[in-house]
Amino acid sequence: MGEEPQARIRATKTLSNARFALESHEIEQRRRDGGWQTVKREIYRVGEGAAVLMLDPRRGTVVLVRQFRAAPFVNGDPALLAEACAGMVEEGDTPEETVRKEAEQETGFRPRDLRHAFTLYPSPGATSEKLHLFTARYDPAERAGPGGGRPEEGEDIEVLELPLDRAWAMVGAGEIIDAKTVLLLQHLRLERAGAG
Ligand SMILES: Nc1nc2c(ncn2[C@@H]2O[C@H](COP(=O)(O)OP(=O)(O)O[C@H]3O[C@H](CO)[C@@H](O)[C@H](O)[C@@H]3O)[C@@H](O)[C@H]2O)c(=O)[nH]1
Ligand SMILES: [Mg+2]
Repeated sequence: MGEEPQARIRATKTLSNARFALESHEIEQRRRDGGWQTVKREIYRVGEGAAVLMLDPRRGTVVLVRQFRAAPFVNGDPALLAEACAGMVEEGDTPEETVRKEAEQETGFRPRDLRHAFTLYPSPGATSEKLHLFTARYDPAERAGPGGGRPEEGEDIEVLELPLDRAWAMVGAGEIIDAKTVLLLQHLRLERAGAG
């Protein structure tokens, strides 16, 4: 690891502040050769998110949620994405609390044996988002509700339960294209193979 860079913010402008703030920063930054440069960077300040991939160790199944995602849609890609259950970390909540709430709202299943896997920047060049990723166990006999999300917020979420191996095959086939989901599936596979 190199040293932390020397840098400072010279100016910040809020370009848009609808759902989250889109900021433009002028940053003075020392290059590795010792020279200084000023760069302009636009950052979408979306806060933090948390996701959980739940496994039933007895049957080897995982729970995914499928919902319409606008970003792949406007890119012209398939827009019904199968993903690990996720939500934004609301103010005052911990990432653990977020995944417990989201799991129940979106899937009806209650995560047990919640384990933190990693905290990552999924797209550090474009957004400030930090994602906290967890694995958990679930028991299909203990389902608290049907899931589906909050219709009053426009959520319309289908719950999928499928074998971990089948989900991994969907990654290879390009049918699962969400990064956090691929990482968590891989993590569970390694764990089950005894490497985790
Ligand atoms: N009004 C409005 N509502 C929005 C907008 N974007 C999303 N919403 C609504 O805001 C809610 C967000 O639901 P969450 O479950 O909290 O988040 P998420 O959309 O599943 O996103 C999660 O995964 C993303 C990445 O896969 C993460 O980027 C995000 O941080 C979070 O973890 C949903 O009801 C959605 O319809 C918007 O631009 N405007
Ligand atoms: Mg969600």
